[in-house]
Order: sequence, then C-alpha cells, then structure tokens
Amino acid sequence: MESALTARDRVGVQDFVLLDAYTSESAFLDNLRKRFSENLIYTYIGTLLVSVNPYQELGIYTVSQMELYQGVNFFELPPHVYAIADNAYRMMCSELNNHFILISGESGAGKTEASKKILQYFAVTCPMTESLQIARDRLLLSNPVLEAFGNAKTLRNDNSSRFGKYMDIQFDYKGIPVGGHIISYLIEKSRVVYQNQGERNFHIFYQLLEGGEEELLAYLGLERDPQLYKYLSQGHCAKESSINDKNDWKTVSSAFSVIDFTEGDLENLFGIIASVLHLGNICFEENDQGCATIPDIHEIKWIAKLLGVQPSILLEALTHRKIEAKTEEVICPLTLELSVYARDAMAKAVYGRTFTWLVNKINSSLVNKDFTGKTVIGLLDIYGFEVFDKNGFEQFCINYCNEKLQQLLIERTLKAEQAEYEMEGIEWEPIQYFNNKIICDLVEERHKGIISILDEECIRPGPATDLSFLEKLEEKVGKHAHFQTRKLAGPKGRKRIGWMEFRLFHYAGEVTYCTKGFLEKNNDLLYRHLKEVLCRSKNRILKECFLVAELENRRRPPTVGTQFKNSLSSLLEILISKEPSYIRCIKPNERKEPNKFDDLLVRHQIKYLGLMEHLRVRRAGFAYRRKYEHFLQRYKSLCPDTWPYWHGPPAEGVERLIKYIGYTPEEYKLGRTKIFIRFPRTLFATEDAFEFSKHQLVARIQATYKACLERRVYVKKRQAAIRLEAHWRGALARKVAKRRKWAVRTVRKFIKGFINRNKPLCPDNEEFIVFVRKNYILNLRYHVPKNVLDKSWLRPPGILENASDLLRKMCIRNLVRKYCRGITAERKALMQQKVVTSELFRGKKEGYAEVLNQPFANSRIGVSTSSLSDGILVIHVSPEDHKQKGDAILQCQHIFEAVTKLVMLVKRGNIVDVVQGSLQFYIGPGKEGTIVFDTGPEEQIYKNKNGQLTVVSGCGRK
Ligand SMILES: Nc1ncnc2c1ncn2[C@@H]1O[C@H](COP(=O)(O)OP(=O)(O)OP(=O)(O)O)[C@@H](O)[C@H]1O
Repeated sequence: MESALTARDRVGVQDFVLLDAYTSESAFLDNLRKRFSENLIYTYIGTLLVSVNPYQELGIYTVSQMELYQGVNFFELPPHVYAIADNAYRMMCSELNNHFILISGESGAGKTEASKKILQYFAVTCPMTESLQIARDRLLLSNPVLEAFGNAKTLRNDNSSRFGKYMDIQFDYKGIPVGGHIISYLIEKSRVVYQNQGERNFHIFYQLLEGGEEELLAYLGLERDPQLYKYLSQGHCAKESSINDKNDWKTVSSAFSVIDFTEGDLENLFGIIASVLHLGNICFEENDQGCATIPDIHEIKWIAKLLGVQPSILLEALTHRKIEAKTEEVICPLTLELSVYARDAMAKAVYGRTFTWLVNKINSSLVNKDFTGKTVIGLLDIYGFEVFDKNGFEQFCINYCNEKLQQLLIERTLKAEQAEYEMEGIEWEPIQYFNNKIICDLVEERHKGIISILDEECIRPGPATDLSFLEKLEEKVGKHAHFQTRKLAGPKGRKRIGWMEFRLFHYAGEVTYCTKGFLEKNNDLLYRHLKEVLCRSKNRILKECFLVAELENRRRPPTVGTQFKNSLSSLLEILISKEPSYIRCIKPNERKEPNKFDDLLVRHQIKYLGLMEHLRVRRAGFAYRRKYEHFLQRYKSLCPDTWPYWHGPPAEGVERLIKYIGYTPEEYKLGRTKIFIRFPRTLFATEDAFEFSKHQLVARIQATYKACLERRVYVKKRQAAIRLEAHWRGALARKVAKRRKWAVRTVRKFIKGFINRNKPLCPDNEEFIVFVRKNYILNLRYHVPKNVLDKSWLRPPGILENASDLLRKMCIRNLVRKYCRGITAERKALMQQKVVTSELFRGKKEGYAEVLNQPFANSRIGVSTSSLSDGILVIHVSPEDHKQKGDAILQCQHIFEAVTKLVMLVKRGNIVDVVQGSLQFYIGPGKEGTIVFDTGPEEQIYKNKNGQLTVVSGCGRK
C-alpha cells in the first residue's frame, strides 16, 4: 500500500508519515514546498490534513472530484479536504457517533474556505430527500449571510472571519443532513467603530451601500458613497478590487429569503445597520461648560426613525449619563470624550447583539425538531493565531482561544496517545512535546490568571486604569515563565517592550500585547441611559436584543473576558465528547499571492501548529487502535471461528481472527483491552476484506430474514389452512351425520311403512305409501300401453289396486279415443266392412279369423259391364295370390239390379265401369282375356279361335 502511495506521488510524499527524515523540519518544509509548487496543496500526517492556501482556483473542487472521494478508503486517493469530510462522514454513519473537524491556522490560511468546501461536499454527496433539500440549502446559504455580517477585509485576509464559528451539521440515521446549529464566538465589535489603515468594516455595510436599491437607501437615509461615513472610511480602502460588494449583496439578499427572513425582519435589520452608520456620523461639540453637545441633529433624527426611539431621548442619552444615587437618579452631562465613547459603545452593542440575534435566527431556520437518532459532524472554523505589530484585547482573546485548542489537540492526540500506550502495556518510546497547559493556566486560572486579574481591575472601586492593570499583572504573575513586561525583562528584552505592554510566550511564539483599552473592552460598558433607550426601541430586533429585564437586573454582567473564557470551556466540552479530525491550514505568503512560498513564514507555522510533534507521534505510534470487543464485533465475519458468535474472551477472539486473516507480528500489538495496528495499509486491507464480506453477509442476512418472513407467512397460512380444513371436515362430517340420521329415520319409516303398508293411510305408513304411490306412478309412466291392442299393465301395490284400475281404464279409454280419432273415413268403411264380415261369418266359417286381420283392399273388386243390352257382368278380383283364379264373368238376367245391389253393398259407386266395345279381364298370372261386345240380330256368346270371347246383343234392344 505504502509503495503504491509513493508510486502515485509524483511530487514529494503525500503523507509525511512516509518521509524518511521525519524528524527534520527542513525535510518537512521541502516536501510541503515541492508539492505546493506543483499545486498539490494537501498533504497528510496520518489522518491529519495539512493544507497550504494556493491563493488561486485550482479546479479541484468539482462535483466529479467529490464523487471520486465518495466512500473511498481514506488513503486510496491523493490527500484532499473531501477525504477528511468523507472519512468523518463514513465513520459517523458506521459507528453512529459524533465527530468534529477542527480547522485551524492563522488568519488567511484558508480555514473558512476549507469549511465551505466540506459543507459543499456534504451537500452534494450525502443522500437527500426532497423535503430535506431546504435544510441543505439553508445550511449552505447561512454562510454568505454570516460572512456578510461577521467577515471583513483585514491586512491579512480580504475575507477575514472576525468571529469564531462552530457549526454542527446534524444527520439522521440514514446519513441525510437534516439540520444544523451554529455557535458564534466573540465577534470583533471594535471593528464597527474603528478600522486600521488598509482594513474595512464588516462587509454588510459596503454591500448595502453598493448593492442596495435606491428606494431602500432612501428609506434608510443613506448615500451610496461609503466615504461619507466615518465608520467606513477610516481604513481608506472602502473599495477593494478583490471584493465585489454588488454581487455579494445579491447573494446575501437571496440567501435571506431561503433562511426564513421576512420583509419585516429585513427592514428592521437594515434599519439597525443604517443607524450604526448614522451613529458614526454624529459630531459632538464642546460647550462653554466643557459638556458635549450635538449641533446637527440630522443623524439623530434618522437613527430615531430607524430604531423607533424618541429623538430627544436619544440625544440626551448620547450626551448625558444617569447616575444612580441611593434613592434618586441624577442626570449629568458627558464630556465630549465620554460622549464619543457612549456613541461608539452604542454602535458596538447594537451591532454585536444584532449579530447574535442573526445567528439565533439562522439557527431557528436550521433547527430540526426531530431529536431521535441524530449524529453530528461539527465544523470549527475559528480565528487563527494572530501576531500584529500592535496587539490588543482581541488578539489576547484570539490567541488564548488558540492555546485552548492546542490543549485539546494535545489532550486528544499527543498526551492521550502516549497515556494509552502506557495503560495498555504497549512498548513505546515517549515523545517530547510542549504542553501549553501552563500558558492556559496563566490566562484563565481563577483568581490568579490574567482574565481574573483583569476582571478584578474592572470591578474594583477607585480609579482603575490599563496601567494599574499592568501593574497588577506584574505583581501577581510577574514570576511566571511565560509572562514578561518591560519592567521584568532584562536589559536586552526591555527595548522591545513598551511601557504599557506585556508579553506572553505562547506555544506558537511570543506576542506583545498593549494593555491600552483592555479595561474598556473587557467591561464593554454601555451607559444605562443608552441601554434604556435601546430597551424601549420599537425595532423588533432590538426589542429582542435589549430586554427590559436586563435593566432590572442590578447584578453586573460577566465581563467580555470571562464570557469568552466560559464559552471556550463549553466549546471544549462539546469537542471533547466527539471524534476529532484535524485540518491545519498554512498561509504560504503574506501578500496573498499564488505560487509564492515564504519559507520563513511557513516554517513558523509548521512550528506553532505542532506539526512536527504530531508527525513524530504518528511515526512512532500505531495508526489504529480499537477495543477488542469492537474490533471483533466489526470484523468477526472474516473468520469462521468467530462468526457468527465468539463465546470466549474477546482478546482471544481477536487473536484467532488476526491469525486467520494473516497479520504479521510487526503489523500489530495486543494491549490489555485493545488491539493496536501499526500501518494504515493493514487496516485498509482488513476493511476491504470486510467490505467484500459485507455483501455476502448482507445476502445471507437478507436470505435469513426473508426465510424468517416467509416462514412466518407459511406458518400463518398453514395454521389458517389447518383451521379451515378442520372447519371444512367438521362441516362435512356434520353433513354426513345429518344424512345418516336422515337415512336411518327414512329407513326406519320405510320399514314401519312397509309393515303397515296394507293398513289404511295412517301416520305409520303415510310416508311409505306416498313414496310407493309416487314410485308406482313414476314407473307407470314408462309402462303405459302404447296402443289399444296392448293389454299389458304394471302390477300395482295392494293399496293402489283401485287407483290402478281406474287409471288403466282411463288409459284404455284414452287410447281408444285416440285410436278412433285417428281412423280415416276409408278405414272406417273398411272396418264397417269387417263388421259386416263379422256378422256374416264370425263363428260360422272357418278362416274368418285369419281374414279378420287382413284389410280389405278397395281395388280388389271392380265390376264391369258393357254399354250394350247384354247381361254380362265381369267381377274383377285383383289377384294377390298368383295361384288363384282370375276374374268372374257372370251372365245375369237382372243385371241392373244385381250391379246396384253390389254397389250398395260395398257402398262405393265408383266400382262399376261401363265399357264400350271390349274389356280386358284377368284369367291368371300373365294371362288376360278380351271380351268384345257387339250387336247382332241375335244374342249369342261365343269364343273365337284365338280364345276371344264375343258377346252379341240383339239389335232391337239397343
Ligand atoms: N483552497 C483554496 N483555493 C483557493 N483559494 C483559497 C483556498 N483557501 C483559501 N483561499 C483564498 O484565501 C483567502 C483566505 O481564506 P480564508 O478566508 O478561508 O482564510 P481564513 O483562514 O478563514 O482566515 P480568517 O481567519 O481571517 O478568517 C480566501 O478568500 C481565498 O481567496
């Protein structure tokens, strides 16, 4: 891994831990310079990031760069502020703990830029829901607003934060940024009323004048030219080419709308900003009594209008002071000097408290009311160590703050690390480092420290001055090794310290502070008279900032120094409970120029940032340590012996685990409660293996979980099926039982019925009889006779004999009726013939019975006679039997009578055929004869030779 890292480093090493001469400050400096000249501004010391301000855009903060660093192992990619952010984020998500990133360095080293980059990184790479986008936007846009009100151009930095800022970004359990909270520290209020040559007041004043709309400026009574305002023109650089106030105004204006500022809020806010500018332009004159007066009340009128106070009361409060005697208040005029002081105090108080209000307002827009399961990453962007030609109370506070942060670093890294090795019984060569606790104590110790002495001087009755404060210091801490004054210094040092100055030997170097203004700034006194005016202001923001309760509280408010000390100690409490990441920013040159690397300046920063000590501890120590339980819990899946459960002591489990994954002895050490891993590469390899196994684990857990769910569903279904089945079976069984019961009852009834079947209808046989009756009737359906000749009939049960007889008769009658209706007239005739035949032959002639069945054919008998007067009658008989004889030829005297009677007999007239000439007659099969009728003188019948029969009738009778 390390070789791979070096291979990637075209320029120097990207982690100082890999530096051969790691104890040499020059080697350190060389590496930093080499990389800086190639625009590689970031270098690691283990997990600490050293950043050198490039003073130019490098194109390394694009979205694709952010994506590149997302979720990647810390050392896999070249050092970057995104890697620090990502690492803190991943650790927070996986271990569900809180983190902070401490960004330190001197003014202009790039702290604010780094914190902005981190915020942007979270905004782009963190998962996001639509509803939480607003929280993200507010987090991002709180920055330009705070910068406008809290940043200013200084000699060292065109956008210098003149307040300390700690920002918590809150994440929910899914890693989505859901809210935030900002704490501000000690805004440099004195800048409101005074700026050094080449410096500016807070940006917002210039932005308002440059970008504000004409109507707004008119409403506020302001002119566009900043030179017209005393509070803006003392530094003689109101216009700065590197700052675009107009554009910044637009950004700030649009940010206001996102972070929930109403029209009313803005009106009040800019009213206050404008009134500060008007305050600065109030001029005082001395009257004959040596009292201050305000000859031109033009500004007073504007302030009164904007702050909603009475002009006369304001005028009085600026030139008079209320002195409370035992029972009454006395108003006494102020001198010109004191009036100027009162005016400036008012401007500072108004601006300072408005800034606090602004932070609170931003916080209320960032608040996320759901407090469950949130983790935070805190960003601490705090003023760096400051050493100017003239250092005052502000520098004293700022440098004290840096001492405290150095303490934190010592506690959390150097000291804690060494103490831990000792506690864990790990062999270790102690690293020498300077513990700056002694300086912190010098400043903050109760009753003995500089702040306490200053406070005492501020409250003590009698004429306390900055000089008397200095004398007190000499008296009380004069012997301290890190304190010096002109009086205490030897002949050599004396020249470099002024009469009003004291010198502190900070961990980062010596700084000489001028005590001038210490008392005044520490007191931060606002005359009660002015406070009363502000408490009665109609401006809503001021109303919130100056509470009437404050007037009633007669106790002295804590001094600025004590307040700052307390806020720092609560900041350290916040930080100590979180996991730290460090970014150390270095300023490469004083001229804010790109590609300029000032060795001396950088060397100084390397020293006071404690980078060499940090590197030495890193090199000598172990990159990673973890309690056995936690280590085992995280990586137990990598070894079959420890997965899923290890039942023995965790230390043994870890030993088994690392043996299985193949750690070499130089890679780790086992302490009393923790495992120590020397190289990052070992941990990363383990982490990679864990990442890989995670997928398998996830699949397995998923499968188990799914199986569990399915099993639950299955068991539920099965139980339901069993219950259903039981119900169904029960229902079926009940049905069968019911049927059986019914069957038994029916059978019993039938048996009883059968036994009593021949008895008259009674309850005992009723059902049986009905059944038998029904059955018989139904059966009878299929057995009724089909024709009149069918004499069959279904035999009835005894009880139905009568009914059966009746039915049978009905049936026969019906058949006969039907039969009769179906007989044709012709058939009727035939039948009548049969009746006649019956009357004639029944019982008298044999063969009658056979003939009875044969229908008489109509065509079988026909009668023919001639048209002449002969008495020949031929009876045609249609022969069916070929053996029979043919037609009968009869001669009859009474032919007319005979034919008539024949016709009547057969009741058919059409059987007679009267022929002329001749007729054919049937003799036998295939044989026919002919009778020829003729007339002649004499009647005769004769047969010709050819067999033809000729009948001659007499002529006269023709
Ligand atoms: N990473 C960077 N890339 C490009 N320019 C940068 C970078 N960091 C800082 N700068 C430049 O340096 C200037 C000063 O940086 P910044 O305001 O962050 O310093 P600081 O340490 O916060 O100072 P102070 O303590 O005075 O607030 C920025 O305005 C910017 O021009």
